[in-house]
Amino acid sequence: MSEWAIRTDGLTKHYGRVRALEEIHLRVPAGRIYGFVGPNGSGKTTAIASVLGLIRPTRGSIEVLGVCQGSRDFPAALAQVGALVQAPAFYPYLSGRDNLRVLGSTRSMVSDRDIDEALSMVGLTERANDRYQFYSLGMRQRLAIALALIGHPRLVILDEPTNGLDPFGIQEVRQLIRGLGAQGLTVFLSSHLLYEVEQVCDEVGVIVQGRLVAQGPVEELLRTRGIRIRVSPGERHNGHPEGVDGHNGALARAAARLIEQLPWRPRVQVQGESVWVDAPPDKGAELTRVLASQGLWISELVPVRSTLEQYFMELATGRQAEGGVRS
Ligand SMILES: Nc1ncnc2c1ncn2[C@@H]1O[C@H](COP(=O)(O)OP(=O)(O)OP(=O)(O)O)[C@@H](O)[C@H]1O
Repeated sequence: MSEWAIRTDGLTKHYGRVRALEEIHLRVPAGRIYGFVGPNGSGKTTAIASVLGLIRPTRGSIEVLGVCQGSRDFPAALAQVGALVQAPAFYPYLSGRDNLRVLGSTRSMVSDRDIDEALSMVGLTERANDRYQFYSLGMRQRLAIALALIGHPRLVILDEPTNGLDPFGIQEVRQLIRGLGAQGLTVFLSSHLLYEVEQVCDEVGVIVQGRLVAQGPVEELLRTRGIRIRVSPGERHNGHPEGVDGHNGALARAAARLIEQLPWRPRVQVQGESVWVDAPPDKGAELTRVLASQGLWISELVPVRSTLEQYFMELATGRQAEGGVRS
């Protein structure tokens, strides 16, 4: 079995003068949940359509489940891919099960067992005989995902699966996707919601204006991003004028001035009563020593990480997003 469920090299798609995709090297590891994230119009749907063979790329190569697009075996590989790219046109008066029978059969030979298994995977077994029109938004979307799951695909591609759902529906669908990942399926999920990708996915690819600007395990991209410290007055600072008014804010500013002057010139920011320092966690001991030598005691020292949103903004704007780090 191939290491990559999807692999593209130099995937490029131009629509006339519109450069929808530019030299995309996707690496979607088998058995992982991969979030493909980018703003509207960044090229996500074009990339998905290219992978599924729905549009012809300008250049570049595509491999799905280890098989090259264009090779004789590619249709067989695609048969092991379930996709939800557009909302299926379900019939309101039919039950969920009958809808799967009707719409599923347009793609392949579908047995009742396949349908029951797909319904069970999305948690709709109990409601399978109810009419579609009585389903909640979340149930409707789960049924759409069930359609993509018929026949046990090895790879499931979902284009913006939580779009248009209310918060309950969003939760249902996110849980479902995590459950699919836990069963060992590869899920490729596109989203413009960074928070969603951070919550649901193991891997992420960030696309901005047709270019893949970052790719890798979510945990690696969200590695620790600095240290946040709080200081309290040491003995020498007790009774200091700064210790009366605006107490901790003033101490934080004093600490920031000291840290800024360290030989490695770290970036420092005062955030209320805390100081954020752009430094790896192993600098904690040095910071403690320097501040203590000047009568400032560290009362709290926490490594902080950025959210995917901050990371994305840094990439998108080409500069460090100042502040707003969270623990
Ligand atoms: N058939 C087409 N003809 C011309 N331009 C197109 C066509 N399809 C897409 N585009 C353009 O290609 C770029 C990428 O579009 P695409 O739909 O792939 O982005 P997306 O990230 O999926 O956006 P969204 O989240 O809004 O669907 C956009 O500038 C879009 O206008």
